[in-house]
Amino acid sequence: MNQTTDTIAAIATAPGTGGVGIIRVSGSDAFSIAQRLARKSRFKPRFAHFRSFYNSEQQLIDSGLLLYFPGPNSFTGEDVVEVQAHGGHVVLNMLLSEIIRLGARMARPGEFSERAFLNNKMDLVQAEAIADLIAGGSEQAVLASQRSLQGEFSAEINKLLKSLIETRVWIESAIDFPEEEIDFLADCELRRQLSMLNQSLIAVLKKTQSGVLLNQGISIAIIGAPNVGKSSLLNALTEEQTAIISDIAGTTRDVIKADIIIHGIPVKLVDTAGIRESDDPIEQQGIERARAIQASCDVILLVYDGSRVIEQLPKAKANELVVLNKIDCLHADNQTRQVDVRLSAKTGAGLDQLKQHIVAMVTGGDLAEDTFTARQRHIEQLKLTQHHVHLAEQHLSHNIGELAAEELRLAQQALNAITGEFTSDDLLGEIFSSFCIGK
Ligand SMILES: Nc1nc2c(c(=O)[nH]1)N(C=O)[C@@H](CNc1ccc(C(=O)N[C@@H](CCC(=O)O)C(=O)O)cc1)CN2
Ligand SMILES: Nc1nc2c(ncn2[C@@H]2O[C@H](COP(=O)(O)OP(=O)(O)OP(=O)(O)O)[C@@H](O)[C@H]2O)c(=O)[nH]1
Ligand SMILES: [Mg+2]
Repeated sequence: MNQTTDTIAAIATAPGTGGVGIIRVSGSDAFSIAQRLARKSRFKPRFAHFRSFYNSEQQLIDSGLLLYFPGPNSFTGEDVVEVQAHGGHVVLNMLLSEIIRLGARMARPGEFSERAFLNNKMDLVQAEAIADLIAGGSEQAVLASQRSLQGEFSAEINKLLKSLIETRVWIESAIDFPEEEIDFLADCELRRQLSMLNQSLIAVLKKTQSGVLLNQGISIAIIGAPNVGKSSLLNALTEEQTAIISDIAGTTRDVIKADIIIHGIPVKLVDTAGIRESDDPIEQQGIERARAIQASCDVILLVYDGSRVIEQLPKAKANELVVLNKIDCLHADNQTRQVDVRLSAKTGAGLDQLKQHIVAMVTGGDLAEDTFTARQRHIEQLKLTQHHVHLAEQHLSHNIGELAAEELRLAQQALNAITGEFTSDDLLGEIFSSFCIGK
């Protein structure tokens, strides 16, 4: 039996206890396993059969529903059987053991989706979107993953591929019939096509970047001196009393993390110990941690206490925002301070502006309504495509058609790797192994 025709089985529902749990079986023996497990010779396709399931010692394990999806019209494209039983993990594992005894083997994580991909039920982008849909950290992220799953992102890639292939055909024929059109390669039309391709690549890359943002979310660190109101800001943003706040400097020592959603972007918010010179070894450790967090987060909020005289404000780096807190009791000195955001963690004034600033910073504008989700892997392939198209343009401007054609071939290969037209087993292994069991 080779890897793609043996029969796999897994519990598809989340580990733990639930009302109902589902076991999925896929492969050429799925039907005969169902016959023996449910003691029935015929199953109406895609129909819920209420049956009793016994183990090898003729003990009743459970009664439940059995569904048979004959290939190729199934999720994986192979014969699929689903056993829907009571959702206790022992019950489900007893049923799974019986199914394994009857000839299936345990599925690897993502193996059902991998088979769906290998049987052309979906492309790689769509298979990845299933995992992203399940992991989706906000409603917007879920809706965006669903758009990728429905093929919207793939359609964008396929449009790029179509115009790339048209350009390749043009160049290849110019090379093959040089005597007919001497200046074919120097043709404006070809230049125009390549420059349009470049524009489309830039547009798709931009959408893909916001897709990755929605998918992966961002981390935001709250950094500043003691007592400036960092923990109060965390509490205001989470709308909960997440962290202890007090007017004693050095209240927060550990790193405190909270998950929030800003304009649909899943955010990991990190509150840190106030940074100052300290002799207290515990506080020192907290400050060290704060510095490490500052170095690793995507966005840094540098918080200042607006109710006091501030010696000097820093020059914010590209991923930093200078936040002036306590504007409800602003010191006269700070009236004209140049900062990115003014707010009061106490009254909530300015919090919306802070959120807008953060979103603008990470998206370079705002998230589009109709975003799809994407992955870093897709961005890398799109950039690689851009690189090869750029080299093709250069070769063309020196009238070296063969080299331009070769670069466009490589560009096409880079695009194809996104939807999985050409992929290595290593890449597939890497992608699918990060899926849940039973997916
Ligand atoms: N019980 C159960 N619920 C589930 C799943 C499942 O496998 N089992 N799914 C698992 O991910 C999702 C639904 N995805 C599915 C996708 C395709 C097919 C399927 O049978 N496709 C056939 C026929 C399509 C049709 O009749 O229109 C095909 O593509 O040929 C089934 C489930 C979510 N809910
Ligand atoms: N008036 C006013 N007081 C605030 C505001 N934000 C925080 N405070 C007060 O400032 C004091 C310090 O707040 P914290 O949130 O504990 O400050 P912190 O920066 O986390 O301090 P450490 O954990 O010690 O580094 C508390 O007494 C808060 O009530 C604000 O917007 N306005
Ligand atoms: Mg604090």
